[in-house]
Amino acid sequence: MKIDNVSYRSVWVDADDGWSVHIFDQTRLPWSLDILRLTGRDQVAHAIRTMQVRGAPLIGAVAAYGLALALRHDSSDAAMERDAALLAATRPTAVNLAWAIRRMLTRLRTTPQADRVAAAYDEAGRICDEDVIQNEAIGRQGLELIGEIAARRPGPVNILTHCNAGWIATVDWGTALAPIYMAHDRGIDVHVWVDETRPRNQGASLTAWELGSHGVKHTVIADNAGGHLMQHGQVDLVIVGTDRVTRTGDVANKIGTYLKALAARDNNVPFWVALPSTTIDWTISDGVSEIPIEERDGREVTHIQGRDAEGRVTGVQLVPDGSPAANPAFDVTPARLVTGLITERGRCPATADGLCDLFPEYV
Ligand SMILES: CSC[C@H]1O[C@H](OP(=O)(O)O)[C@H](O)[C@@H]1O
Repeated sequence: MKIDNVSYRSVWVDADDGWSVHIFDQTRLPWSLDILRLTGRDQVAHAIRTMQVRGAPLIGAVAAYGLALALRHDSSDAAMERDAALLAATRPTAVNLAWAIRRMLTRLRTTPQADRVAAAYDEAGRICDEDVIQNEAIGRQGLELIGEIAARRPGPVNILTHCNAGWIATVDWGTALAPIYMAHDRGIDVHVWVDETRPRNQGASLTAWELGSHGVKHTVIADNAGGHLMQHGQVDLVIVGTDRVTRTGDVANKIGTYLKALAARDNNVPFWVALPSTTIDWTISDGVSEIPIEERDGREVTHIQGRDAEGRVTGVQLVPDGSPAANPAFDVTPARLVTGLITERGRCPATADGLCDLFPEYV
């Protein structure tokens, strides 16, 4: 995606040294565009844990490069297994992380030790290239959906999205936002309701930044406003991303997604989920009982970061001293509340048969 007319991916290998890895520090957006140079396993693990880098497909890709960086230090079997396990454990919900590490190990376990570093960079690069191709395809599949709505009547297609599933959450294009970018670029009048997405505010700080940078009309709203807008006919479509989809179509996504799906169902608003097939967990069927939900530090709820009148980025406390906070970072939307899934191979119902029709080789 372009920033000030310069094309970027969200992760890349340094062109000069050929081995260090660059990411954007997403905890600094939208106030500053800081590029972090990652040079080792622990720095990558820290970046994922603290959400300097986040988004299901992107943390998988960055963890893959994290293993390549670790192998530069020690490419022995024992070190490789240890470092892979450490990286895979940095965040539990997004299946892309475990998938990427598993894919790396599948290649590296049969690679001679002397060739492992080169093979790891090659495999991590393939993971990145495939993510870009898949997300662009998701964009085209979702574009049809938006076009169908646009053809029905004049005026903007009003789309609500939750959290950030844009290009900064993936290697490029994004998932939920990819169709929106493509619709905008093709002249379709789209407007996006951007859920702020408490407590980390990925919507307010990242989705709004992305859409504004691309010139897409959008309005930031409190998370609690979506149902009201749907009741008053101001939402034509909900598109969200996801961190893990079960083989039966249950969807884990940022906390609050389930509540949006309930409101959408109650108001007959189509609720679509955009995902690459790398986000499907074919080993589980019941999302509510089987998907691990990350519990993050309560400080993310009790405190918030923003820019003050003098332009300084600072944090403030929102709750009384001593008030405990709970912070589940994801929830699961049962497939029955999902209108359909937008994947790189097409759209399908959120059902086992729907996924099987698109991805028969996985079942
Ligand atoms: C394209 S995946 C985006 C997905 O990841 C986000 O989680 P987090 O910000 O905690 O990494 C959120 O659930 C998004 O829908």
